[in-house]
Amino acid sequence: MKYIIGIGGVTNGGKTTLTNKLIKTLPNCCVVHQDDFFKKPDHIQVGEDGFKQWDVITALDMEAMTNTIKGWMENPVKFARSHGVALSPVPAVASSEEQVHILIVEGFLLYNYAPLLEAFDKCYYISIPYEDCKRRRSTRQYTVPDPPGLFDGHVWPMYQKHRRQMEDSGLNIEYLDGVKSKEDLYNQVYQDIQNNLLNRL
Ligand SMILES: Nc1ncnc2c1ncn2[C@@H]1O[C@H](COP(=O)(O)OP(=O)(O)O)[C@@H](O)[C@H]1O
Ligand SMILES: NC(=O)c1ccc[n+]([C@@H]2O[C@H](COP(=O)(O)O)[C@@H](O)[C@H]2O)c1
Repeated sequence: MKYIIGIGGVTNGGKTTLTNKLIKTLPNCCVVHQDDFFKKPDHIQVGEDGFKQWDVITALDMEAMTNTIKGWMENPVKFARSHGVALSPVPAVASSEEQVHILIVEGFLLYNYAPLLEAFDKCYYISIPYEDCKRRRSTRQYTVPDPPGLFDGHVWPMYQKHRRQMEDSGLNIEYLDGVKSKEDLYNQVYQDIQNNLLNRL
């Protein structure tokens, strides 16, 4: 069985932190990070506001990301091996359908790209309030540092716009409170995944 989990949410909401905890405990679990598909800085458009438009879907090579996910869907064993993910031994009696393979797709604009929406078996979305987000973001180092005013001028307004768009899409999303402790968030999601997997077997 193949199972694809989306961990979307606001910048600095804790997506990577949660993902890194889950991949340590979920069996046969690979990960795709949307951040790995940002285009090079000279391919990022500059808006009328003067800011490089990092927080829009065209800043990402979504086709390449989709192809990476398709690669996992076609052959999760090969994908895991080529990404250095250890697989559980397959019992001699098991068929390939009995073996569970999990893919976590993590990123801030996961649910705003129509071709990917139906890939997800389960969609999580982490939110935190404006003040927490601004504070966490202020200490974060990206490959290209935030220029002054980017958060209020571009990052937060784009987050609000994309979130509304996602809510209007009718996708079935489980919202997570990113202000909860890292441990509580992990326990909540791990338990939910276990229950969902058991229901499918
Ligand atoms: N539940 C949490 N409570 C408090 N701080 C958190 C929590 N989860 C993550 N953080 C912190 O917030 C920052 C951003 O976390 P990260 O997982 O990189 O977010 P994202 O991948 O959503 O951008 C990091 O400094 C991280 O330690
Ligand atoms: N990884 C990069 O190359 C890069 C460069 C500039 C900005 N960013 C920022 O990354 C954010 C998304 O990533 P997080 O959800 O991990 O914060 C966006 O808000 C974007 O402004 C990333």
